[in-house]
Amino acid sequence: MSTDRPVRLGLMGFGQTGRQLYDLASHRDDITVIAIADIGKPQILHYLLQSEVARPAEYSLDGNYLVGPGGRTRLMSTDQPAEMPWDVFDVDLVIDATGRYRSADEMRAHLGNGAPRVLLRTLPGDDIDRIVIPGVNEESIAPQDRMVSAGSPTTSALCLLLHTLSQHFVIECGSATTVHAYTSDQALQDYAGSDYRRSRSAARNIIPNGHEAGHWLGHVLPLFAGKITTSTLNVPVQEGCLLDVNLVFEDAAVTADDVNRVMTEAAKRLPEQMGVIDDPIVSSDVLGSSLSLLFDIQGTLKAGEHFVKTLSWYETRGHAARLLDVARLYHRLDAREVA
Ligand SMILES: NC(=O)c1ccc[n+]([C@@H]2O[C@H](COP(=O)([O-])OP(=O)(O)OC[C@H]3O[C@@H](n4cnc5c(N)ncnc54)[C@H](O)[C@@H]3O)[C@@H](O)[C@H]2O)c1
Repeated sequence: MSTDRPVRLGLMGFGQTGRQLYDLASHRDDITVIAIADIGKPQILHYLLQSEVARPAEYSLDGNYLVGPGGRTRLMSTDQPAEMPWDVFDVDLVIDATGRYRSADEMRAHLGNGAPRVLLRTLPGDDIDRIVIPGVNEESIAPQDRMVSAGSPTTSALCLLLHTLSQHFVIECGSATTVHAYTSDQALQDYAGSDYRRSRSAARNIIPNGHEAGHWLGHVLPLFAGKITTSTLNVPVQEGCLLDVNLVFEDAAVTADDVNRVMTEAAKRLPEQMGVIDDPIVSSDVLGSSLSLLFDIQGTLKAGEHFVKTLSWYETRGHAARLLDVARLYHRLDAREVA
């Protein structure tokens, strides 16, 4: 296999993340989205795409094909991984961005239908081959990985922060809370759901939720296994998230300026994944960013001897960009194996 040819991508789930990554891929010549499976009608999917992207006129619908700067993409009305004939499309990798199918068995259904590798947009439901966070553990990937997750937007932001700081300081423990835009699986009005708080109106409430990043953190950063608690506050904001991380440092001499300096230097080394900002921004200012973490210099505060609080911003587009990064990483790895 040659890396000269583009990655042939299959996509299941053309929601917010799927549309963003399709739009990003359409403007790059190293990835082609060959087929998209979604439960939505092609006309509605095209309509939603046009409302999402900066240049809607670039995209048209030709029967069951979405046509854009990246070429023609077949739209399939399919709701089960086992029903999607990936072998017919000869894809290199399938991204599952439905949020519905997160278990190893469900990922195997994609593999069984001809997907050589499956990449989840979310954290997995159970053990899979690997969780890959670009900028953190990408060197761990192996050719035999078949079921992979790119974490989640929150997981990426948290891992980038912790990985960077742990290269300079010893962190004893901490807590991370994402102040998170509401998601499409929440109800706009009070509506009986899977748990008490998630049954309340997303449009009216600050809703405390758990977050699975803490559970999976040790798979990406073994140093932090069991050391960081994670939780979510879903708020009535449509897009844009804020990660509030409180850390206990071993060394009492660490200052807020030290933390800011380390993050600023790291952002220069990973300009596609991380940035720093010293302006008084709010959540809507981060929309359109393809970074996974925008570190807020003014948000760093120290209390007592060992405790430092940090703030970082992110949104879905950054995660869409990272999903494409992971697809490229495996494409290059496969090409090296074949050579
Ligand atoms: N956006 C966020 O910030 C965020 C944060 C945490 C978790 N999540 C979860 O991640 C998942 C994906 O995120 P998103 O923002 O792109 O969600 P989304 O709801 O915008 O998109 C999901 C897409 O998958 C499609 N879909 C659902 N079930 C399907 C099925 N059985 N077969 C084919 N297509 C199906 C939907 O029609 C939709 O187009 C969701 O479950 C979401 O709740 C999102």
